[in-house]
Amino acid sequence: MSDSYHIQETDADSSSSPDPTPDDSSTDDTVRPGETDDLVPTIEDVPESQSVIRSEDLTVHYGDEQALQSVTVGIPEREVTAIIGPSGCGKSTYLRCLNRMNDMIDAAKISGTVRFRGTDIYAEDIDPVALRRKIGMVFQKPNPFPKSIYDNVAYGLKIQGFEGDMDARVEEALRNAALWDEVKDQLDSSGLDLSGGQQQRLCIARAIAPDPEVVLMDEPASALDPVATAKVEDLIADLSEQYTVIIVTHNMQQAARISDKTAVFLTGGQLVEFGNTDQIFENPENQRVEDYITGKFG
Ligand SMILES: Nc1ncnc2c1ncn2[C@@H]1O[C@H](COP(=O)(O)OP(=O)(O)OP(=O)(O)O)[C@@H](O)[C@H]1O
Repeated sequence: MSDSYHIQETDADSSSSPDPTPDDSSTDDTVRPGETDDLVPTIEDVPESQSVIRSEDLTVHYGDEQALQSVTVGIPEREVTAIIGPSGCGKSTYLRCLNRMNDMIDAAKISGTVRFRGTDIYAEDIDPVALRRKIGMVFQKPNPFPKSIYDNVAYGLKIQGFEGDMDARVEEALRNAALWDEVKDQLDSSGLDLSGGQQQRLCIARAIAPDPEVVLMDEPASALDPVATAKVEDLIADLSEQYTVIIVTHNMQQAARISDKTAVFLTGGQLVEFGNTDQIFENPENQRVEDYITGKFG
């Protein structure tokens, strides 16, 4: 599956990157404040030592269509990073690159690098299944296996050949997913019999049971009601004490509430701004980001 990828360490696709020279960005003499910066991404540089994942010049095409444009950014450890931007700007594509979920999509062609703790995750000797235990994923729609609650959580550990105290690990994962109290007396019941919000927390328990370092979440609350959404949001805040959480969300209020850092992608798959969430929502550097956040488009 992964053979379909062509990974390069060079910046062969840089011809499609925006020209970083502000002077060249306009022929208009009347430049208003902020305008000169609009084509130059404002990306906070997280030092190598504090970033758990780093993408460099990450570019993705699906056939002829470019979905990501030379994305270079470091994701800080044990914080919540929100990825926001209008529909189709490449948020999910970016997330899926971080644990090689795009391996499943034949049309996806990737160039650039993604490093997890300094290791190129697209290197030939990397086992994507083992990688996904370190960089787990939770999807938009809760997708428990048609198995018992216990077996859902134990699944990854069993595949891993875990030989320790399985009951303790299952309990710990369910506690960390804020689900233990609700299900401790029904561990043998089907995961499919839980409510939507409980199913999503079960999926989070399943993702964290193998003790990953990073949890990727693709709109994990968008299919949930407001009460279940609030529980998942509280859970995300708790998770970031132990894990690095990267979450794609359409909901800007949610991004503002739960994240420490925000990455704003705009049309064409360009990462336009990355930095502290407060700064981005209160005082973005980039005019296009301000327009997006204030609802002028998107
Ligand atoms: N499997 C695929 N095959 C072909 N094109 C794809 C595929 N997945 C995504 N794309 C295209 O790549 C671009 C980026 O899609 P992506 O899903 O990453 O954006 P997004 O920002 O997550 O969108 P949304 O907010 O609507 O979920 C879109 O134009 C989309 O149509």
